[in-house]
Amino acid sequence: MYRLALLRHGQSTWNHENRFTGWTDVDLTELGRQEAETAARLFQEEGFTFDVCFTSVLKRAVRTLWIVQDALDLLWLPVHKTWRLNERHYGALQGLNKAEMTAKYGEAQVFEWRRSFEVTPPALELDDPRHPRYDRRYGETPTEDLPATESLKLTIDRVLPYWHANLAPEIRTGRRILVCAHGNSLRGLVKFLDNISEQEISNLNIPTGIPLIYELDQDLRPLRSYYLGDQNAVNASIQAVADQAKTKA
Ligand SMILES: O=C(O)[C@@H](CO)OP(=O)(O)O
Repeated sequence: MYRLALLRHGQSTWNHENRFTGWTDVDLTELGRQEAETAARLFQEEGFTFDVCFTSVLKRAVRTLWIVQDALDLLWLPVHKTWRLNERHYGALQGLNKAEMTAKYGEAQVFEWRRSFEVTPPALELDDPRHPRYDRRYGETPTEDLPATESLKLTIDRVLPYWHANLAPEIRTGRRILVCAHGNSLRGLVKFLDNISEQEISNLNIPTGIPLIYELDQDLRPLRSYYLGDQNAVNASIQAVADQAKTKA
């Protein structure tokens, strides 16, 4: 049996401000840092340790990983960073407030942008300074691979090649891996691992800063998965993500 640990970054400044974030490189809030500390404590209490780590190239995930590594005295571990684990690119919605968008366009439209499988939000223009082709960290990536918007489907299309080429082979060596990533890149991975339908995945939300553990068989099929920590707190945190687009009553 293999164990795989997944961790969504702690609360970011734009989670706190309730803005669509995507590839915008915002940092953790103080609460986000505390969530990462708590995640590390849960790993420790449950006897988890790691041999290799993976993360995106966005600082909210990188810093969450640092905090966990530091707390576990594992700063020496190899870390692989890849844009393929980045958050889903939210196109021209990036920076906009989710509740304000609901007030303006209605719940159904915002739900479709956030949680439908195939719908892509309006794209960034190619000459928009926020387009990833202007960002040096993506300089090695062919421009045609860099998104200006993504649906969950398109996110999965760039996460899964990384799973097959990098994550799965590493797990098969028996090394214990920690993947620190984002709400939607992890939803994509969970959809694949648990074979969740395109309809059902729209009801699945991943909370910030809570370790999600997969036990996998020899063929990397899930035997079971569970969040560490208090399950009421986990459920409340999942509900809070689902409710982000609600307009204030
Ligand atoms: O804004 C985003 O990038 C993501 C994660 O915070 O949001 P959502 O949960 O709406 O997909």
